[in-house]
Amino acid sequence: MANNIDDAQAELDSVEAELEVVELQISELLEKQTKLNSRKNKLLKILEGACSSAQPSGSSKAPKPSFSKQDLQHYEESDFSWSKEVQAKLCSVFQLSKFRPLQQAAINLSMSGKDLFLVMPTGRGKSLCYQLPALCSKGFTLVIAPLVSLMEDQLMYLKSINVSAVTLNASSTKEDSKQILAGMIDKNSPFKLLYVTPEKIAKSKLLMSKLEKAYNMGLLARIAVDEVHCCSQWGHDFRPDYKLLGILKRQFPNVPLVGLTATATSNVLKDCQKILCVQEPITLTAPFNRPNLYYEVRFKDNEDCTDQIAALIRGRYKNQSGIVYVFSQKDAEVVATDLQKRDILAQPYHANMEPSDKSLVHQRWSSKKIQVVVATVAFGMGIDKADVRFVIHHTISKSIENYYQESGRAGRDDGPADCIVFFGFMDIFRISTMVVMENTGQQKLQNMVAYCQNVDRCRRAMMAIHFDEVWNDEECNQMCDVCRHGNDYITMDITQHARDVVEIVEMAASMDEKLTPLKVCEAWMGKGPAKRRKMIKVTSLSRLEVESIIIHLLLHGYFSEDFSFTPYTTYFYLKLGRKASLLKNGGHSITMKMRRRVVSHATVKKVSESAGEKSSAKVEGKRPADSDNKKSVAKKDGQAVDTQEEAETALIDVSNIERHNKTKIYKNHQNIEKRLAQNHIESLASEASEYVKPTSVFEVDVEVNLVQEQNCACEEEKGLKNAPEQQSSSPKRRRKQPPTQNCAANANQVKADLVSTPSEVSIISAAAVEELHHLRSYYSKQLRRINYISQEHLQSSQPGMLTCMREPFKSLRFPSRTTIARGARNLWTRVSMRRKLIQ
Ligand SMILES: Nc1ncnc2c1ncn2[C@H]1C[C@H](O)[C@@H](COP(=O)(O)OP(=O)(O)OP(=O)(O)O)O1
Repeated sequence: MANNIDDAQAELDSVEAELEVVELQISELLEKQTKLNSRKNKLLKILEGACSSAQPSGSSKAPKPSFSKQDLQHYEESDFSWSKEVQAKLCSVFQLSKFRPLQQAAINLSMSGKDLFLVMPTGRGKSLCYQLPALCSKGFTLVIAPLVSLMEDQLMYLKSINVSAVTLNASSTKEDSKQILAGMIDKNSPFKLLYVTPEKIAKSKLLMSKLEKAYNMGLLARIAVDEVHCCSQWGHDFRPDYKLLGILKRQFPNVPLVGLTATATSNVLKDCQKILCVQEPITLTAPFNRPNLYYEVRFKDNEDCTDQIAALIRGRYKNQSGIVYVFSQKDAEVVATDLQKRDILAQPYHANMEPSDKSLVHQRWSSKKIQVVVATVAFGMGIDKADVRFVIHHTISKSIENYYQESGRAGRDDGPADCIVFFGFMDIFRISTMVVMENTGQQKLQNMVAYCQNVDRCRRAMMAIHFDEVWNDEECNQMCDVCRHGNDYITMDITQHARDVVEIVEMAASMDEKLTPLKVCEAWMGKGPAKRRKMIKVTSLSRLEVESIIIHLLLHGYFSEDFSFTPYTTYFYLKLGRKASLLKNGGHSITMKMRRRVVSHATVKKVSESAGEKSSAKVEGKRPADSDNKKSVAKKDGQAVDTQEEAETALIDVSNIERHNKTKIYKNHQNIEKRLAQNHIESLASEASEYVKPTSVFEVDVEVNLVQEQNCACEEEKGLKNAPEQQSSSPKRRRKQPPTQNCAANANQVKADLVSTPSEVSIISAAAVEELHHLRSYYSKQLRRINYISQEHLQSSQPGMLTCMREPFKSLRFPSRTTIARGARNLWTRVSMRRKLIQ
């Protein structure tokens, strides 16, 4: 009877293990499907692009291409009845000599009465596309804009060029409102542009009734909806009142509508089309690329970030205007003060300042009385200073759309300008908790983080993908750090590191403990409570490498976010992601692109000496997303480095990772050899005493480790032949891996050496490997719990499983009906059965 139960239990375990393998395979296939789908979409886009390189994309109803390349050419011409007047006013009123790309087509389309969505990078001149038609039409143009400050800026500008424009908003006086409402139905049109907020349209019945009258009199010439992406919840600045603007097209169907935005994906535009009740708008999309902007991402070291920014402002950007974007109002105050202390004319700008103070800062900056505005995102729409030479992000933006728009305030005069973002590990989680309530907040932030973490694609290409554009990296013209420092990348296998760090989070979870990303970093690097330290595999990677790997795992689903709310704050913890279980599969691997640099011999020597290396390192890489970080190098080297850009780079010692991998493999080999000497059930008891030593808690599966590590060793042997660690291998290890043989020959050698061990057949039976994996995972988890609970108890106990574990075992969760002795016996029976089966 007892045997039957044991057999049934053993079979159940086996079935469960097999099911787990199937699930892993399904996850892998799903992952592959996602990759293939994404590739397919890219290829389709390339093909579409080849068929029509023209920018316009017609109606959102895809099958009906309502606007062809020929149509675009037609509207680019200047032989319309209004063309002369348009050209004349362009010169005389706006004092511009020629149109920028797509401006003329947009104006002609609008003058022809077509509904239009105009997607044009920030600063490229969208406003002209409704202001100029307004001057050439009877009646007035209704402009809906999201911010009063933005309207006021526009009014100031229009006043300066003698264009009559007015605004109706909450702060308009009764007298002004009365005059404006009367003017709307005056045939002589005392103003050409009427700016209102969406709230005014939603709330003022009087305004709607006047619009109705004006429409009937033919005086409502067109409707311009500025920042049209605010209609859509998928846009980055959703404004609920924009949702109500559909009333305009429903009430005034014959009035052409132009929606303007700098950043809208096709999905956002489709949403806007629906919300605004526009039947078949023509969408003109100017290439998003701003060739004069140089994009760069630097790794942020909190301690000297402000120093670096100050150095740039006083050096590269001396006497030039710029913006430093920060995360919070407090940061704006602090960073501005810090810059002032370094003799930089900087002032803060944020939403919590008095309107008069804000205007003053804006004015002083526009007139070059101050050099830098240190601002939150409140300093945004309507900022139209042409000669901004740099936009530095002290903290990453919360989305690529935001970043594109904020950085796009640089170089509006088409002159060269820099957009630099400082990418900080902890900033990711600050922002993540800030956007936790937004539906798509996490996804958008992840895209931004991916943009920063990326080191193998042109930064413009990353943005282009985001905005549905097809982009050829070569067109970047080395105007981003990735393209400029190209060909310096190395693909690293970080699988074992991933396993180690995932195990930390898993172990914490098994003890009902949650870890913040910072705690995970610290734990992995051997900091934190002594109890925990003893139980984890401490990494020898640098802080930058650790952070990079954690970010990579988060972006790729091995970790995910776990928010916890208190009345005062939101905490971000790391938990295992949907792909974490894939790491249990021996065949699963994770690679990560890192930048490497072949540096001068002198630099190599410095770095390797300081790292305690006796051999000469071959390559030095740097943390992804890291560009010139002088201090990091200085820290690593323990000495100053010269100012050359190459030497400024914060280097990540790629060989360090390789070295770390190899050291681990070597250690595991020693463990395996130790295990092979044990061939009896008693060994389990002694093994249990080993488990109290934190380093050996994962060693239940003799066979699995052996197979994997032997294979790994082959790879190692092949790829890292000359590495110093190999020379220091123990004689035993050399015996197992004759240096002259290739991987297959090694496998045979392993077979010959270990012919009586189960490992050779484990190679053949993937299911067996998986089953043992499963066993290992279950028992090692339990053993870790034992280890944790019984720390103090064990110190005073004799080694030996039963003596030292009796007490702590009581609180453990074993499968039902399992006693301590049976648990141990089951484990060993299964391992022995496997051996027999194999032999
Ligand atoms: N054809 C042109 N030639 C030269 N300068 C132009 C032309 N058209 C517009 N500009 C200038 C005027 C402004 O100083 C600047 C930006 O114009 P503007 O209409 O404010 O941009 P925009 O509306 O696309 O930016 P934003 O998205 O920030 O609102 O470009």
